[in-house]
Amino acid sequence: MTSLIVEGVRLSVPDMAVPVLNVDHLMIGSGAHVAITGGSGSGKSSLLNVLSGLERPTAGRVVWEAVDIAALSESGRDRWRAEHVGLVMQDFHLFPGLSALENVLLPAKLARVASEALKQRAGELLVKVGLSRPDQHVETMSRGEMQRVAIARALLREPGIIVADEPTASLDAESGEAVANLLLSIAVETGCTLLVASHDPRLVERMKRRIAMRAGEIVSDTVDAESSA
Ligand SMILES: Nc1ncnc2c1ncn2[C@@H]1O[C@H](COP(=O)(O)OP(=O)(O)OP(=O)(O)O)[C@@H](O)[C@H]1O
Repeated sequence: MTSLIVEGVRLSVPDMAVPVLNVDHLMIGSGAHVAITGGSGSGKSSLLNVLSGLERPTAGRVVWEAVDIAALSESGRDRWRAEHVGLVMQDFHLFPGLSALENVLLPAKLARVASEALKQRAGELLVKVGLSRPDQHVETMSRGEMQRVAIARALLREPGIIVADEPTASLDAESGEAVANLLLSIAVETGCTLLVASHDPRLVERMKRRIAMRAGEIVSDTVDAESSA
């Protein structure tokens, strides 16, 4: 699985005098379950975007195993992310007009890797996340069901890293708990590294390591006893 070392990362954006992200050093062991917490605007999404290669930091190194993704081009980061990261975003990023199964398979189709085996896996993943109607169009689904489709899609290519940005934010308590259970059980089962930005105490409390952010900086980093995070 995949471990991470971050060194000297800054992310600056136009019209802001100070970087929106300023992380001198961070190490995350492979298979860790890490919550990123902090108030609105504290830099949680910016950190996840940099760690998943969606954004390139203005300075610094983001080394997953031997690969410094901050040194890769945008297309290089896209290729690396497709291979290693399953992304679960708050607003799901599903395509209306397509079924659950088609949504799960879409990134693989676009990457021209949608083999028969992957199509079968997509169907199996939908069952695993608790969805029994693979042909249901996503726009007819509840928000909890949509989030499950997004999770199945993130898992399709068996990523070593799952990155989830506020995965329970727009869900009711019951759906939120179901999504938290699902993410954690999959992370345990596959041994992947799980990084979750969240305000949701029910989810945060269940992660072995909790990193708190303020004004783009890490202000606390706590690990449960007997954890290797
Ligand atoms: N591309 C950008 N241009 C200008 N400002 C940005 C940009 N990206 C991030 N910021 C600013 O950086 C700060 C951190 O934003 P970020 O989205 O990382 O916070 P967050 O902790 O995820 O917030 P929330 O919980 O509200 O989603 C905010 O003040 C935001 O406005």
